[in-house]
Amino acid sequence: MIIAIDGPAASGKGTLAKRLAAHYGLPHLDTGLLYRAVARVLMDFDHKLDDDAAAVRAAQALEPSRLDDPRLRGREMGEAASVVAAIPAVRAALTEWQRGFARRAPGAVLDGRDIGTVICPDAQVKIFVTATAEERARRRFRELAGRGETVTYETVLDDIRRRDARDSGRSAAPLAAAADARLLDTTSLDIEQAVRAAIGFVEAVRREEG
Ligand SMILES: Nc1ncnc2c1ncn2[C@@H]1O[C@H](COP(=O)(O)OP(=O)(O)O)[C@@H](O)[C@H]1O
Ligand SMILES: Nc1ccn([C@@H]2O[C@H](COP(=O)(O)OP(=O)(O)O)[C@@H](O)[C@H]2O)c(=O)n1
Repeated sequence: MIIAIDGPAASGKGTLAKRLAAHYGLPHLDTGLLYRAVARVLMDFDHKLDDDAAAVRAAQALEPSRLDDPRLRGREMGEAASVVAAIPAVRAALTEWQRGFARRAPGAVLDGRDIGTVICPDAQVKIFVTATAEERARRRFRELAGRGETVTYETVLDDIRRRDARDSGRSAAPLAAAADARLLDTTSLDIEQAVRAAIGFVEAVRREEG
């Protein structure tokens, strides 16, 4: 079973993906880490983020061990990732790796922006997770502050709005719900309620498939 979870920044898709993976005994891939890691390589080697050729080389040569770099979680890396993620050849270089992960038995949970639309259009379960920008900013602010980053709520809200616009407006695999995705608005759900709703979606699909 392949479960595809997409949605904007801090909507809760990673949390849901991890919980569904644990519940169903499936491996999980946070695909945002791939784009964060490509941006990190550029920054480590003093390339500009809009150096398309360097970004494509970094994507083609990406070592899986780079995904464990704790620096990928920082605030500026989400922003940097969305810049390199808009380069079509970067996305193309990362596609096969993600599909290979999804094809492994007994299935997988992948979360990102284009899993249900581009990477795994045949996924049995597609969930598009949303929440208002203000609620997402509150969550991300709490998360970053908890990790000791000095940042204001207003800055995080600005980041989220800018990233939403860039991710939804780009021509290559823009952030969008697949036509057959189930929508899950988590604005007024806590984590446990959101997990229960997501498991409910998966179970509904399993019943439909008999
Ligand atoms: N339904 C929810 N209610 C409150 N906080 C949540 C909820 N879902 C996730 N969070 C918290 O919000 C932050 C962002 O969640 P995360 O799953 O990383 O989002 P995403 O992967 O969409 O960026 C995390 O600190 C997480 O614990
Ligand atoms: N499948 C994906 C995953 C991430 N991304 C890009 O990578 C950036 C960081 O993604 P992320 O999922 O790590 O970020 P958060 O949603 O956790 O803040 C996003 O803003 C997108 O631009 C993408 O284009 N496609």
